[in-house]
Amino acid sequence: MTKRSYHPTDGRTGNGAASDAIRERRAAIEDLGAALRTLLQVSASTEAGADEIRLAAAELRRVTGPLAASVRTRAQQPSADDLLGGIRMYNPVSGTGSGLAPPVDAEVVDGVVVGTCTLGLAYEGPPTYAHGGVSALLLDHMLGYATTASGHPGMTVELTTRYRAPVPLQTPLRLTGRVTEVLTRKVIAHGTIATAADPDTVLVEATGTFVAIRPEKVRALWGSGP
Ligand SMILES: CCCCCCCC(=O)SCCNC(=O)CCNC(=O)[C@H](O)C(C)(C)COP(=O)(O)OP(=O)(O)OC[C@H]1O[C@@H](n2cnc3c(N)ncnc32)[C@H](O)[C@@H]1OP(=O)(O)O
Repeated sequence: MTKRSYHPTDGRTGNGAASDAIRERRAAIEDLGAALRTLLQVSASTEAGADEIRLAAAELRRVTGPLAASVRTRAQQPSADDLLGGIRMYNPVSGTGSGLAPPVDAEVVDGVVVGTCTLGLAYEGPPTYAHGGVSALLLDHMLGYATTASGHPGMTVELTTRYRAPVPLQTPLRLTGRVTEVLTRKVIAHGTIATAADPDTVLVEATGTFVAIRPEKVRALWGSGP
């Protein structure tokens, strides 16, 4: 019997393209992520009665069973991921396979990372607006993306967030992230959140310090490498 492997390196062909099997599995993971995302948002906004809610909870526990029968440990990377290729299916900000992720869709435009997303009611902090921690999460991601895209990847050691105005839910948002300063091992980046309709009015901004990880630290944190 042929052993089907979905490991990122096993699943790649010679030219670096993903195999059919891994593409199929990623598509299935995306499908599940989209269903979970809808479920999370509906669960945070439903006004259904107790009976319907209990029925849904029972159904969800039932469908979780087969998935839970085969799970990775913390020490294993998802087999559908391709770290070097930048594919992280379950990233809680951008992962299309993550029900937690809005997900943010981002790209580099003229040296600036520009992202879009819409936050549903599951992200509510003050009524009708986003939780402040969610804004910090989005900005940490945008700044991290910007540092990586600039060729200076590192980990966040400091993130200062300034909340100028509340971030509306169910409203298309525009996010930015850019590197402002590259020191020896440290990189400073700045990012913003605005609505897509009014991109010049900054609602939240953040400045972050990122530090390149020393090889010995990489070994201490991840063994041979993340
Ligand atoms: C594509 C999407 C990417 C998304 C990325 C998202 C980014 C993240 O969320 S990363 C997760 C959150 N961050 C973390 O968990 C990091 C926790 N911190 C650590 O593990 C360590 O501090 C680590 C590994 C980064 C650096 O450790 P180490 O190599 O020992 O650093 P160390 O030598 O003490 O310091 C290096 C420099 O950083 C500076 N520094 C360290 N901490 C801070 C800090 N909090 N503020 C400012 N500067 C700091 C030091 O002063 C030093 O600067 P200098 O060289 O000028 O003296």
